[in-house]
Amino acid sequence: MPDEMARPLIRRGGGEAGCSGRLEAPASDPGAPVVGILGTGDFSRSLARRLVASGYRVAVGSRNPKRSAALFPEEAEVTSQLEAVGLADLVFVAVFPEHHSTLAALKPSLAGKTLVDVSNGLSVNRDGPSNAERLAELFPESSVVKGFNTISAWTLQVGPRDGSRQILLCGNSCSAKSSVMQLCRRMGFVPVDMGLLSSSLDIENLPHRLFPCWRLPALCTLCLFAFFYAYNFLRDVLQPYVTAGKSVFYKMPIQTVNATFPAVALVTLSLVYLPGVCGALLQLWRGTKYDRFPCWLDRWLTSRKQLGLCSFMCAALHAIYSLVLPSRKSAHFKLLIESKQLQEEDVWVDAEVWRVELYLSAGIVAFGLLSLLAVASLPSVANAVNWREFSFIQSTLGYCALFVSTLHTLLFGWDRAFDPARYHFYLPPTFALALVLPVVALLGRLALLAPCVARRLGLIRRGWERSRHVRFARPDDVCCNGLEDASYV
Ligand SMILES: NC(=O)C1=CN([C@@H]2O[C@H](COP(=O)(O)OP(=O)(O)OC[C@H]3O[C@@H](n4cnc5c(N)ncnc54)[C@H](OP(=O)(O)O)[C@@H]3O)[C@@H](O)[C@H]2O)C=CC1
Ligand SMILES: [Fe+3]
Repeated sequence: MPDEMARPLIRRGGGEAGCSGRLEAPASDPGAPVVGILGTGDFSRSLARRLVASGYRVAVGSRNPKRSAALFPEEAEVTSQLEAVGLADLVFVAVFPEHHSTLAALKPSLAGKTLVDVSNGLSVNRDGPSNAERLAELFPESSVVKGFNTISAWTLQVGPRDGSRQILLCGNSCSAKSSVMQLCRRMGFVPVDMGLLSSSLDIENLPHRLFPCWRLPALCTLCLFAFFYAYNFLRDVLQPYVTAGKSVFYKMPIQTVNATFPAVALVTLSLVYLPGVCGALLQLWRGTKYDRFPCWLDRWLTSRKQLGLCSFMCAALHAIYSLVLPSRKSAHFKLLIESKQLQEEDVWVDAEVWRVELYLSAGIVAFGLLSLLAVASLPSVANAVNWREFSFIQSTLGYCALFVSTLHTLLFGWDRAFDPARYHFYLPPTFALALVLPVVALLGRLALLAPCVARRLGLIRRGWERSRHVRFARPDDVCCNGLEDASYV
């Protein structure tokens, strides 16, 4: 350590921020290592605050220290770039990569030290070299570690959420990397070693990815919406126009949309539970859980949470659209016309009244359950429940939501699927189409609950393998003999 590092930079005492996440009064540890930061921008300010609160002494290097000093906590020393790098063994480069070359004069002072490159590029860089590799070329006598670029200045300031915010790191020097990892932990983050500096290109490209895990579920929801909207348009708007010259195009903005959202919500919800059934059937067929699922099933399984949230959004929009339906002008006109034409006994049909009461009630319950599932999928809620509770909410309550939603649709459709007059353009009613996948998912789940199947699946999920035990007993024997643990067979 250089002599200057013994100089106490901290003027106030306090505790560590690491675990609580909140910035508290800093530790007064004059022996604490000095961390250098080059640059005085947003990232540098947030980093300095967190480092000070985590008990480090901080030296910030600026081209114009006087101008920037007031923006930093008083415990941090804001000085010239040269002086700052002279004080610290570990220096963060919080300067945009375009300006890295302007730091070349610091080369001798940075020799043998660790440089942390926090920079991101303007766009995805597929060909390389990465900013960190360029920085390593510029400072060959320093050890460059890439990291911290995947978190925002704001996250640095407010601290890691749920105590588990990961920081991806890579670098060629093990000792440099381990000192940065230690610093990460002390700041309350979880460092993840991504290997050599050649991984820095991937790490730099990560912040440019726009909702990567939402692409497939969003596309799926959009395609379903387009399909069901076109289907409803054909049946409910185009058919009356073509066959009877009746113009009902006014239905397009609300009624057709509101006939589309419930179908999309139900099909998307069934897509949350179908891959689980497919996976279970595949495991039963293969007689093991150790063979990898095909890629398409893997991707499908990992998209379930997003599919569930898309389903929730469609259900919520269906609920809102349904509430505004009676307040439309066209609904008022229709009501007036019908009330003049019909007597009370014509309008009041007991079975019809019951159907509407029941399907509305089922719809409300289904929406309540879906809201619960959506809330339970938030990381802060999911982390607060244990595994059993989480699986109860997502599996048992999830299937309940699927069942009640299906019931809502069945009650809505009633016997209309069997009425030939409802087959406009020979197309079955939308609800009948929307019911196919949910019914398959529910029947599949029911089949898996059959005691014989459930027991065999239970064995497979506890590690039983047909290929290892088939010489001694077939799974049928295991299940029918009621053997609890096939490893004893
Ligand atoms: N902001 C964020 O949320 C995140 C930022 N990052 C990365 O952190 C780095 C800094 O970002 P940010 O703090 O937002 O940027 P700012 O523009 O706010 O700050 C950059 C700082 O670089 C310093 N600097 C040094 N040399 C030059 C030069 N030649 N020209 C211009 N500025 C220079 C300046 O400080 P001075 O004038 O005092 O020398 C300036 O304040 C970037 O590489 C960015 O990609 C990464 C993740 C998140
Ligand atoms: Fe509905």
